[in-house]
Amino acid sequence: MLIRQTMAEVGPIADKVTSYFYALLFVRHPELRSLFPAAMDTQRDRLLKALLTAAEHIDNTEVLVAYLQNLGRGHRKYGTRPEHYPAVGECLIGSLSRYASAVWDTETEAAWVRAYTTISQVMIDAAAADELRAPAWWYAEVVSHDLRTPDVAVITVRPDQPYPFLAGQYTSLETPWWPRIWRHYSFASAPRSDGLLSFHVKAVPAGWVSNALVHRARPGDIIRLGPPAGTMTVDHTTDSGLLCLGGGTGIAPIKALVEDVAEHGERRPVEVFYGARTGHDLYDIDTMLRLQQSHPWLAVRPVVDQQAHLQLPDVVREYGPWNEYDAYLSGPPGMIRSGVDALRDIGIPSDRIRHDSVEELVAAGD
Ligand SMILES: NC(=O)C1=CN([C@@H]2O[C@H](COP(=O)(O)OP(=O)(O)OC[C@H]3O[C@@H](n4cnc5c(N)ncnc54)[C@H](O)[C@@H]3O)[C@@H](O)[C@H]2O)C=CC1
Repeated sequence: MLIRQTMAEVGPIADKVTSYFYALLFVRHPELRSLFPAAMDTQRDRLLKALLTAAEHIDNTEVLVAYLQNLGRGHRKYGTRPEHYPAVGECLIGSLSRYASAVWDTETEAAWVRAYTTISQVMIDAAAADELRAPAWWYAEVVSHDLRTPDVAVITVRPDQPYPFLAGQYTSLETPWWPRIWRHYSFASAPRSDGLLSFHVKAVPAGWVSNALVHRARPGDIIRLGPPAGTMTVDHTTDSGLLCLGGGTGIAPIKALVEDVAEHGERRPVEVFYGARTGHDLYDIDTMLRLQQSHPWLAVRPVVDQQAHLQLPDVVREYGPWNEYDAYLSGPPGMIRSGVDALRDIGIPSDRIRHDSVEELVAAGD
């Protein structure tokens, strides 16, 4: 309650709270500056977003713990050490007490100290457990770079050590040109026997990482990868059909899911709706149609905005019925939001609709 009150007070002035927090942190602990990117603009709102997410789930222990464990494991690649947590906590509380002055008192401070201690302990423990079984990051060499449209590239890399993951998951990726700036990308294939990983990258305006990957990366370049994450994976304990919506480069994890179903030798119906702005933007349609030819249980339906005058989720309504299907959505945040609404409307229960967190996608920015 006290935590929620504080978050409600600082929500509208989040920018100030975060700037002051980082100023405190770097003045009091200059040795921590090198863990953060040179340009802090994209970093700024990440911390507060993470805190808001934690505060939002404070009553749902299971979701909160899973989220924090993932966050703790993900922090290993930044070089975060257990002793850094108290330093961060102190500056966080310093900043909150200044900007949430209307609600701040000794009781609120005690509640924050308790909450932050619990949060950081879950993260520290998860990182320590992960240290026993996985590297903090992987180096990966670009082995092919295929420019499919003027701004979309399919990039394949070879990790320096085995990289275990599940089809439908994503990773974080750092290029040599923008040190310590990490972006999320979904794996575009199910795990392969040669260990190679592929990503579909679209260069977006002002997207430093995406532009570097599309326009600068060449075979031989070395990137870094964080651990795999995400829960948009196939449930192999059922044989219900899969209804998949992939918008733009959002087709990447959908392709991985199709390969996963194929490898499990299952003959469950898989219906893929592949949305793009124009015919040219359907850069992976050949691959998807080839998959359709080899798998009788797979149907691929391209949806081009300009031709359909309807967006992806609206088209899905015209097919069906979908009540025997699990739904998977991947694409821009707007598509995921309206897609979830459309699918609920059609009668698919929320627990059968899977997608990556829209907050993560927005935070991914470019
Ligand atoms: N795991 C995931 O969810 C993944 C998400 N992405 C995200 O997908 C996006 C891909 O960008 P682009 O290729 O430029 O896609 P885009 O902006 O060209 O959109 C692709 C298609 O999605 C549909 N769409 C877009 N906005 C919509 C809205 N508000 N409501 C309904 N339908 C909508 C339309 O059919 C559109 O043609 C990026 O934001 C990227 O971060 C990419 C890969 C994986």
